[in-house]
Amino acid sequence: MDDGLVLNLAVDDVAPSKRPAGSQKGGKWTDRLKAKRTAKRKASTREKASVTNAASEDSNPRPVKRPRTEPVTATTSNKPSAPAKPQTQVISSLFTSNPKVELPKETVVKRPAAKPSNAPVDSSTFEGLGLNPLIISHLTNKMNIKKPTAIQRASLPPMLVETSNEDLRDVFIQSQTGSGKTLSYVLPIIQDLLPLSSLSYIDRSIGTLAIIIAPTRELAKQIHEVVEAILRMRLRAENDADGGAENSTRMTRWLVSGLLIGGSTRTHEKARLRKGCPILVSTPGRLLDHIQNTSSFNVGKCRWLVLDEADQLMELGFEETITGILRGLEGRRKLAIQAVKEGKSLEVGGWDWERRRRTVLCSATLRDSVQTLVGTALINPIMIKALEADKEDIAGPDAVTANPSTTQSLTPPSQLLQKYVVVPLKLRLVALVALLRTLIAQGGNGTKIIVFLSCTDSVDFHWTLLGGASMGDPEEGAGSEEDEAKDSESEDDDDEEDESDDGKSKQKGKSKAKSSNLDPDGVETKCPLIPNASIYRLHGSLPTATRMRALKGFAGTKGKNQPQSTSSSILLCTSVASRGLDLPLVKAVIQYDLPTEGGPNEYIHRVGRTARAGKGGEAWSMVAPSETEWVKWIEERIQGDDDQKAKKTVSLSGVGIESVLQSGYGGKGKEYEARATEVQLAFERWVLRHSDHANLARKAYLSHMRAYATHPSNEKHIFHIRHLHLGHLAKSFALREAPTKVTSASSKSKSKGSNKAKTTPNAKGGKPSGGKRPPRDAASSDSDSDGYGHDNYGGKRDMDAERRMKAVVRAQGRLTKKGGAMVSSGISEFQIAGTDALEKLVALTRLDNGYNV
Ligand SMILES: Nc1ncnc2c1ncn2[C@@H]1O[C@H](COP(=O)(O)OP(=O)(O)OP(=O)(O)O)[C@@H](O)[C@H]1O
Repeated sequence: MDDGLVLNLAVDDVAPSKRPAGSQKGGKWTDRLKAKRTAKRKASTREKASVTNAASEDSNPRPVKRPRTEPVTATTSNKPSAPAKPQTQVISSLFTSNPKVELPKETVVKRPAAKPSNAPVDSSTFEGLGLNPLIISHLTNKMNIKKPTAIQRASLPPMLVETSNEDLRDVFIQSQTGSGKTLSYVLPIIQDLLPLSSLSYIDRSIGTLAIIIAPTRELAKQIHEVVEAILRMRLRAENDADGGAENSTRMTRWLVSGLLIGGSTRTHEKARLRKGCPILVSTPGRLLDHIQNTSSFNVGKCRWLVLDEADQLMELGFEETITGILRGLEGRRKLAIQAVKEGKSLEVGGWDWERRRRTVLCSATLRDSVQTLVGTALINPIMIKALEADKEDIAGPDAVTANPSTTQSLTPPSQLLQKYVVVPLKLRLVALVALLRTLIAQGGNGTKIIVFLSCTDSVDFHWTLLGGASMGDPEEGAGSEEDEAKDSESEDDDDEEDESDDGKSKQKGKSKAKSSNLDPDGVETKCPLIPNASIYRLHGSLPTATRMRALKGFAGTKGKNQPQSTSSSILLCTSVASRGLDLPLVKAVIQYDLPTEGGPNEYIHRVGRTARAGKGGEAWSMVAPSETEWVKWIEERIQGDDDQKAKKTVSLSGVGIESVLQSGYGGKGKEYEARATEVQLAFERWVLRHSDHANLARKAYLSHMRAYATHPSNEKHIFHIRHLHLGHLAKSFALREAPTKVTSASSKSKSKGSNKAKTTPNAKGGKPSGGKRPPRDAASSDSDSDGYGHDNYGGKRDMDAERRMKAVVRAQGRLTKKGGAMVSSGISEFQIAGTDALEKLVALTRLDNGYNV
């Protein structure tokens, strides 16, 4: 990006001036002398800093902490009327004391393979695969889908063919992200159900004949929309005498698709199920509940069960739920058959009760956990893969175990451009802004970018920060530390009133929220630093309706009658958005935080939100200096089969941090440094401006640390808190305090208010009740707080995180016995001594990695 993209800030104030410092002309002689002295002082500070910088550029993975040499900044100023003093700001601080980052040898980004691997296959047609001509016509004319993709070409023939029970095989579909897996199971289901239209009694009261389960609400809704799009066909029976005249039977009239994802009341859902939903798309918890508790849920005739993102369903601890669903379906079927036999059923005759249910598992990645599912859920399974359009028989559940390579062949789409940039911790925030600016400037109107962060708190913080911070805010507006203290005192007062007088305090809370610009239910914001783009947020702690609104806004489909938005959009999200989401034309995916859970699989799914169905896209990974080994590590794991591994066909291209900043902030030479510094200062000022902002930043920082600590043990050599410079990391959360100050600040507020733990994960073990509520935390009442709010994330994934956290807690326990002080380095740095606190830490980790993700 060149200077054409001008920062909305008075960079000249801080950019290096052409005139030598201190050579002020004109004005009073006292002013000139003052300027001269200031320049001299600044020069000596820079000198010291550069010496320290050189000293820190050693091989130590943990950067040496620089003695504080900065001039006094406005944080300590207690003169609100003093003008902003950019000269006294720590302009160089972002670019000093960073660990030496080796620039990638190759600056030329490797072009990916010219031939997209997940695009429709030219040499194939739907006609040759046995698909109903009416469906083909609908796909071609109404959905612009003309040729099958490789996975569709491979899966449709075996799934469309009518067979006897003995020959009926369950199916295990694996292919790359964005390769069209949804249609590979939706089309066979619809084609299978269509002939039922000829039954005289058929209507939607037949009950549920096909169930599709997805791990997240967003994905379930998306699949439901695909099913609906196909059912919009005005299919008429082929053998109608008048060849499709108006009075002929419309074959899809009774075929209705239903969606169960929480967000509406149970009574409402029951009513819908009573009416009948021949095709049902659901998240697992919700489905199991209705199978167990809704007597009018007519599911005894279910013929299809699809588990989309099967490996994630197992990873998220839905294993028991899925087993419950399978048992429940079997039980319901037996009861229905029994009732028919005994003549107790009102069911009409003629139903083929002999035909068994067919189960389909589907994912871009397969993990060992799926073996359990293969063993319990699939009968005589066939594995269908796309890459070579080959089919591979699975002799039985053990076959997957016996051949681990079948579970490992994961590759991103060949046309995806994969890049990484090593970013010193201090520069993370400004580097993110720079990258977003560049990508949006390159992509033009309508550019869509997804940014993955480690946890919900971090998403909330960055979303609020980007929407709130603005350039040119006077420093004094940020508030001094004294103001801050006053602020938190008055906040404490508010909280006391909260408990005594609900109505009044709510009012107060509201006006405070207004003054601090926090919007708990907002999804869209704008950032003056990233012009022409709306920024959305998405994570599992937001109410369902809010989540859906965010996705709609990001995708640019705001309302039926509203025109498609042309402005660019950015989605800040957790891993909740990594699976299955098919958002149109995402230009780039940025992994601001590398995945803490799921390793290479999660990487593949995240980057797979772009470069879909043959389209281009780029994936950026922001890597800390201590994490550079990750690049080789991930490359080795995403090579696909052995042949590809040998050739090393997949690689990530390194881009230098300077070039990212230069292209994002423009300017000549190193001018970008001054501009980036101004941007950083604007963020820091925003954090200082209000205690709510500071709380949000601290909370995000601590939650991020907790999330970071949950990297599994086999990744600890790359991702270990001990390797991080916590002060530098704090800066990336726009915090000026060192982490000790962060924690002691939060512990101070804790001991003071005793019950103020909700906004800031506490230090000394107070109970997390009372206090001000952040814009949505783990405990916030989701609109789905009917027991399903956390339908999508919980269970086993929690347990993994919990297991790892417990190990950490044990270590901390030993430390506590030794005196309970917080240590200055090592894994315990994110912890605070005290048994209560440790227990809470585990609980909070569960929230972060479970339903709070
Ligand atoms: N034959 C086709 N021709 C053109 N586009 C297609 C075809 N089949 C599917 N698509 C489009 O490709 C996109 C990706 O499809 P889909 O979401 O089913 O991919 P997927 O394999 O399930 O991806 P993921 O693994 O990420 O869930 C969708 O926008 C879909 O409409």
